[in-house]
Amino acid sequence: MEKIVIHGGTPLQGTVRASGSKNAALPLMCASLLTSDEMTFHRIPALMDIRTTKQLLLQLGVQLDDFEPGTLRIKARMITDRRAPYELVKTMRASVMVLGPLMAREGQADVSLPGGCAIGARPIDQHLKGLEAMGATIELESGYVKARAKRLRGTDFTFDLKTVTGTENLIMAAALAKGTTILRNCALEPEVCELAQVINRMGGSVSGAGTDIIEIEGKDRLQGIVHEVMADRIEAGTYVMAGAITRGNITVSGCQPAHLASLLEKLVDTGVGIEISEDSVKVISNGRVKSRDVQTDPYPGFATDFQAQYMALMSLGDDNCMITENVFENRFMHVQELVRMGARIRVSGKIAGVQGVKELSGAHVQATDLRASASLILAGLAAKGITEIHRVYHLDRGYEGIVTKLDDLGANIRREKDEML
Ligand SMILES: CC(=O)N[C@H]1[C@@H](OP(=O)(O)OP(=O)(O)OC[C@H]2O[C@@H](n3ccc(=O)[nH]c3=O)[C@H](O)[C@@H]2O)O[C@H](CO)[C@@H](O)[C@@H]1O
Ligand SMILES: C=C(OP(=O)(O)O)C(=O)O
Repeated sequence: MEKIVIHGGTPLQGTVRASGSKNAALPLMCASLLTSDEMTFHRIPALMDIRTTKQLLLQLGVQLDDFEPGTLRIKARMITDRRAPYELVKTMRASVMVLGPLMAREGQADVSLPGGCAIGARPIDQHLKGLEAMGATIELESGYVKARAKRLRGTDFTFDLKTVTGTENLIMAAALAKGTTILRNCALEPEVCELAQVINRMGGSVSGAGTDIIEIEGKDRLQGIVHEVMADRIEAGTYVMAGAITRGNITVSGCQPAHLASLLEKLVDTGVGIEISEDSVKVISNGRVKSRDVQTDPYPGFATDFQAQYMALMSLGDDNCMITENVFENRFMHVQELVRMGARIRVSGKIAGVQGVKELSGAHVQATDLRASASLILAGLAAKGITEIHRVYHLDRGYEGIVTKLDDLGANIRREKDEML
């Protein structure tokens, strides 16, 4: 295992380019199962979750060609297996997104239930209810969802709550179903819109993505296309906050600032200087940030995937603030680690009260999940002294080349073998 060692206190300077989006690439890779033609994707980030999805697709009998870095060709000419095994789903719950396309194309899927994870229970009942409404029979057996249908049929389905991968799964299921499907109370995330665009370019018919109601007209066949994955808004926003917490002056390029609107508005409110251009965000920060409350919500609200990093920033705020986590039930695993670094945070239910301190100090901390890891990196970059972050494999799920990117911005950061674990 490896750890990340940071000598904190250097203001970041320079430009960092956003990678392709993990949360857009994963459903797109699964959507390749909807056609027997070849799909080519550019700007695929080099991440553990992408490798896991490749392994899953290979297991289903799909051909992959990934010799060119950042480019991935997927051809699901034949699907020879219809099972997403526990060993893969347990490491990445997004594997559940093969369920919709497998049901659409094959009428059969056995997918391991993802189970709980560090950020909460995360059930998939909405994915299953939607498939049932499309005519699938669903049985749970030995920890697996066994879904069957002759051919899925269009339906009118309302989600009980907004779910991103649930919306994506049902869009993919409906793309090859017989008739028209109307999905209500859909997630509005940009990654959902990108999936809809891709399916439309494949010859599908998806309208309304980016609103609450999405209508999908099922097709008999879809075709292969070439597509460049959108920028990772969560990665981009994490670097924006890295600039802010180190009181640096950096530009995050190759991103879509509109996708970061709620974060950027909040940062402006905390006194961070933000300049937006068409595809980049410049961050100029030279003083202590103002403490400002935030609550996480589905898009276009403040993303739960920014909550941990924002908490690191607020740990150094000039006053008290409250951070409310509305999306996941247990996404405060980073709190105890930030406290080890001198942060003053108290959690009560879904609210964390943060009393800003003047300085954080380096410590040994454990990464518990992807964005928690990012928050510890941010805290370490700003802290006085040395921070050692253990269990960094969480980070490899979602941040392409983070150590190199931060090193290029002037951070004193390195990755080392971890003798402690
Ligand atoms: C691969 C991917 O895109 N992951 C993102 C996706 O996760 P993911 O799609 O898993 O998250 P959801 O939007 O589904 O979860 C939102 C809330 O709905 C609940 N829920 C969800 C489905 C369901 O069937 N039943 C149910 O109760 C969840 O437990 C959670 O409390 O959106 C999250 C919320 O923006 C992000 O943090 C993740 O980074
Ligand atoms: C929670 C996340 O990912 P996943 O949904 O894949 O667990 C994330 O990207 O922060």
